[in-house]
Amino acid sequence: MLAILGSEVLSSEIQYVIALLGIFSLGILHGSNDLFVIENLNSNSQKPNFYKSLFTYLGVVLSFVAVFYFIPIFALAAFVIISSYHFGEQHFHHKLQNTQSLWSSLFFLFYGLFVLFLLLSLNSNEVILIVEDMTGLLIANQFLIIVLFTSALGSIGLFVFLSKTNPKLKASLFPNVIYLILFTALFAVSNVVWGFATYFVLWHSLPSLKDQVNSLYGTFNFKNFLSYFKKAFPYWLASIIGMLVVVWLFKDSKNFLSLLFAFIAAITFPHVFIMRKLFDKN
Ligand SMILES: CC1=C(/C=C/C(C)=C/C=C/C(C)=C/C=O)C(C)(C)CCC1
Repeated sequence: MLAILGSEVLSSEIQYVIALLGIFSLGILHGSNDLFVIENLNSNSQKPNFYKSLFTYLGVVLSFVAVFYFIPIFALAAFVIISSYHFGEQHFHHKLQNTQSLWSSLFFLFYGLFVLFLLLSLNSNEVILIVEDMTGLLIANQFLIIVLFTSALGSIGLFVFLSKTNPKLKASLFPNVIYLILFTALFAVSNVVWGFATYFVLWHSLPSLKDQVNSLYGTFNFKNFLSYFKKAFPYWLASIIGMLVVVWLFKDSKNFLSLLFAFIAAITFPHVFIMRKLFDKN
């Protein structure tokens, strides 16, 4: 509600600054402890090896950058698909008994696609320009609408199907319908960065931070959050410096938003696989 109000009363410059602060602080922070999370997950089965994890992590990020450079459309499509899965998984994993089943995975994917394409299709003019700058491809408005409706149908169908065996999911119908109405209102009145930042920070990064602190330290409280923050800080700082270098390198040829999303895409790839491992363990 506050975000909808903010989008109406704040000037677009102020919205832009608040949105970017949110993305760069909590948004990036929630992925900054990926290496610690993976070390922690591996520690039962084998001796943790920090350098092996670091090189694997950097290898995945750099491979994505290479694919993005040579086949940007393929990289963007892969980013949108795994991000959608990841958004859906973060939102619904508490509600399902078997998060690893094919139907659960498909449900996460469809729900994530639905929320993302709600944002994209309600801000299609801005999105078409960003995607063109990122990949050179001019996407059609109809494409956004088709994905939106297909994912809506898929989400509804799978929600009904999975509700039969997952009472917690069934009980979450009402709040989720309210969320979707609020998202629709927010995305319709806001610009793409404000809408994305609200969803990404409040609905995705904060719950994810809570899950990670719970898994790493047992409970979520201020002291454990501080320990998480201290561990994540060097990686967070490295990401911000990396982002600034990327923006500076490409400042004359690409616009800032394309660079921002390309950067988020590169660091999202390892994060999604690490978080899936974390949810599988819990
Ligand atoms: C909003 C938006 C896009 C998608 C962004 C996505 C999909 C972000 C996902 C971030 C994740 C999953 C971060 C990690 O947790 C596009 C398609 C680039 C076009 C421009 C607007």
